[in-house]
Amino acid sequence: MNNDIERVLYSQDDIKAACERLGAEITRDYAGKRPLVIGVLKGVVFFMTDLMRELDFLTDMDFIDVSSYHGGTESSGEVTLVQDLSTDIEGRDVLLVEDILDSGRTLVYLQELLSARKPKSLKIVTLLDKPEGHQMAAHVDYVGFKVPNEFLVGYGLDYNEYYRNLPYVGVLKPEVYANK
Ligand SMILES: O=P(O)(O)OC[C@H]1O[C@H](OP(=O)(O)OP(=O)(O)O)[C@H](O)[C@@H]1O
Ligand code: HPA
Ligand SMILES: [Mg+2]
Repeated sequence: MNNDIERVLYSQDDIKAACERLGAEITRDYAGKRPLVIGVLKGVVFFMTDLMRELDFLTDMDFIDVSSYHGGTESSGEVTLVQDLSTDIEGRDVLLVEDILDSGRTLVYLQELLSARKPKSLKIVTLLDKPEGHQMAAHVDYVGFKVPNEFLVGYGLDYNEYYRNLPYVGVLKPEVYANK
């Protein structure tokens, strides 16, 4: 698996430090509140579990599963809702947690979907933001790292559903997905 990685962008230690920094900032901003934390499956699983443990307030969590890459390296352009929330978010302070903001389609879709359900507030945290990938303007409130315009895997991010379990974020060698 490691032979398919061109270079490591963020090590386990880098990611841990980012989770601690974001967790402290979010903890300050939500003082006195009990936000619902929503993770965007599947890519977010590792970041969600690490970030949640840095939040020093009472909170519940839920997940929503949406998909648009279908295993490939390019967005299909269409976001599909695979599995909805099980929590009513009306009147709640909601913190949406994403692994990566790339084209922006997923977050624009989720912002529209969730805002229509009338949460009291909706903020978004993403571990990774790829500015050169943006095609739609998605607003995010907290960012871990700004990343270069390359296809990344690891720490939840997949190619063809693989590589999610790498403990770091790395650049996938283009020959792995060339001519696919
Ligand atoms: O900004 P965008 O271009 O929309 O890309 C970001 C989204 O794409 C990936 O999800 P994917 O559709 O691959 O589903 P997965 O999380 O199950 O892998 C990633 O986890 C984000 O949710
Ligand atoms: O760079 C990426 N890697 C994996 N999944 C993704 N989904 C959007 N961008 C990416
Ligand atoms: Mg994916």
